[in-house]
Amino acid sequence: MTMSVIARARSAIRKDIRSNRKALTPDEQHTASRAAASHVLDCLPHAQRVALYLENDGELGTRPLIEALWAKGCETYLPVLHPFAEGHLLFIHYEADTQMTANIYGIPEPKLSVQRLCPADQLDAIITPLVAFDSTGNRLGMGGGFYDRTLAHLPDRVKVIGLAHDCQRLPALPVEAWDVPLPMIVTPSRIYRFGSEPNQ
Ligand SMILES: Nc1nc2c(c(=O)[nH]1)N(C=O)[C@@H](CNc1ccc(C(=O)N[C@@H](CCC(=O)O)C(=O)O)cc1)CN2
Ligand SMILES: Nc1ncnc2c1ncn2[C@@H]1O[C@H](COP(=O)(O)OP(=O)(O)OP(=O)(O)O)[C@@H](O)[C@H]1O
Repeated sequence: MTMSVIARARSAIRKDIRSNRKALTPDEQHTASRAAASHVLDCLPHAQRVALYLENDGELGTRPLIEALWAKGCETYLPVLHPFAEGHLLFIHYEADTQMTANIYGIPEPKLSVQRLCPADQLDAIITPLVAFDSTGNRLGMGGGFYDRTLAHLPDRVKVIGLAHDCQRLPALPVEAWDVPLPMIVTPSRIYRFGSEPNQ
């Protein structure tokens, strides 16, 4: 099947930005992940159950954020690829001693356990990875549509925050009908608030 002009533009952007973020040094990555953690904590003073991700492919790291959330007594959750509903994510409780396994993309995820599952609408916050974002909060991911499906039917009470390096921002992204723009994106240098998200 031929790809549309938009789909082609989106893959070119993915390729470009993924190579930019992979070029960051380990030192730059560490500094960036600490700065971003402190911004995210400022945005989530009351969250108890927070879903986030383990970095892959040069993504902004979450380790300092995870450690800070654990220190505050929060529960953290990680995305797990749904075993049969293709393109869907489950969120599983993640603790220091959680048994992990690599998914088909090689990303570590908690072993599936129904008792440790939290429905997305019961989370207080979802921190999403992303490949690129723009000046109105549009988000481009790795191309699986996993987060688009998760965010498509989420109550307003669940805070959604995109996490990215500053080099992942573009002026405007080519969007598709199913894209769900984010109300907030955190980078190491700042917190972006979009649309109707009230200031706090
Ligand atoms: N850290 C992290 N975890 C995550 C995501 C993510 O974006 N980042 N996801 C967010 O959706 C889900 C996984 N989605 C992914 C989709 C594509 C690829 C990927 O590497 N694609 C390869 C081709 C892989 C193949 O088909 O074999 C590529 O494009 O090079 C990785 C993760 C769940 N977990
Ligand atoms: N809400 C949805 N319901 C059904 N299909 C969807 C939905 N959202 C996205 N898709 C499908 O998922 C595929 C990938 O979408 P897209 O390229 O926007 O992913 P992405 O935003 O880069 O990835 P992700 O959300 O996993 O980070 C598309 O073929 C699209 O049709």
